[in-house]
Amino acid sequence: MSTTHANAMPRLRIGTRGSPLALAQAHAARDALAAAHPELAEPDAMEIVVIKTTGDSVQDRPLSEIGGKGLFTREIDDAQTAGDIDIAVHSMKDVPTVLEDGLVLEAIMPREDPRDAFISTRYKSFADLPEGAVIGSASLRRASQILSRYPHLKVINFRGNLQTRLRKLDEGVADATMLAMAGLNRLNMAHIATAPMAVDEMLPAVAQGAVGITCRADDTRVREWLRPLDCRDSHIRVAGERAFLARLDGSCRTPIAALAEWTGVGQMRLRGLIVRPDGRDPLGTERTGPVADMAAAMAMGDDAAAELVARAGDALPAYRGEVVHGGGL
Ligand SMILES: NCc1[nH]cc(CCC(=O)O)c1CC(=O)O
Repeated sequence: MSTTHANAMPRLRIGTRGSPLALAQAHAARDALAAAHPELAEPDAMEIVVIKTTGDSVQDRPLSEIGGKGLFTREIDDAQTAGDIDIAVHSMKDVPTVLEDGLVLEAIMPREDPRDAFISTRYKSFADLPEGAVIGSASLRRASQILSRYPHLKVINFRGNLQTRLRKLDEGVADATMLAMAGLNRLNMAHIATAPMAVDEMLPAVAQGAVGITCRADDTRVREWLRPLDCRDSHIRVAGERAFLARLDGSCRTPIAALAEWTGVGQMRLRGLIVRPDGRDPLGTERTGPVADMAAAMAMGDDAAAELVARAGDALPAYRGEVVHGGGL
């Protein structure tokens, strides 16, 4: 091997956050690329580049307070646009519905379990928790759904990585918490889940459990490499859910949940929900019908969201967590 070759640039630089979950997902993408393309299977053909995002830097405040879109993606998008990395591997749950200019979502890998898990060392389920029990969660979506169903519980902000959260449970800071099953499965930590929560009890975040890969729109070579990694069935589901979110203009401040599932060949069911941050007046809806492609799924998601916008009427800002002045309150 010549020296020039030893020092050569990797053929593909993969950008990712540095959390254990993000790294596991980036490694899965790298392995899938190596399996699909012999030229990427050579040693040093690919490099993983860890990028710290705002969401990683700010650990002490609820995400909903920091606000803004792309908390976990912006710095990675910028590195991609600047050409410092070629592709980025993201939890689709963290990816805003509108991508940065010049970037495309080329592949969605096969989706993991989209459900949330109930986690407690002392209780079996939410129904078991006594009056005043404390739930640790940094997610407005999870908190609002819990308060809506179990108004006798208390929710406190709970951030930090998996280990930190488990330690807080051990120390009695909270009686229970929730985490995505997908993250636990990918980290081989499913055993810490007390039980997966039924979707009727806790509708997941849009695209929860899905991992997406973005690249520059004009990077035809890389787009070609990514194509075989795309799972069409997962991509169509995620497209439907993201259309629901886009119409409701979801941000981190908005408790929005949606899940699209295949109920048969070419048959989709999409459930969507908005809740006020305090858990009041949940508005849910459901669509079922034939879905042949991404456009049909998006139309379904958009239509479901339009119904909720109409039903919420003047109260929509309250669902977004905005303080509504006037009205005698
Ligand atoms: N915002 C953090 C985040 N982003 C994606 C996941 C889980 C994995 C997934 O949904 O694919 C998590 C952690 C969690 O919610 O428990």
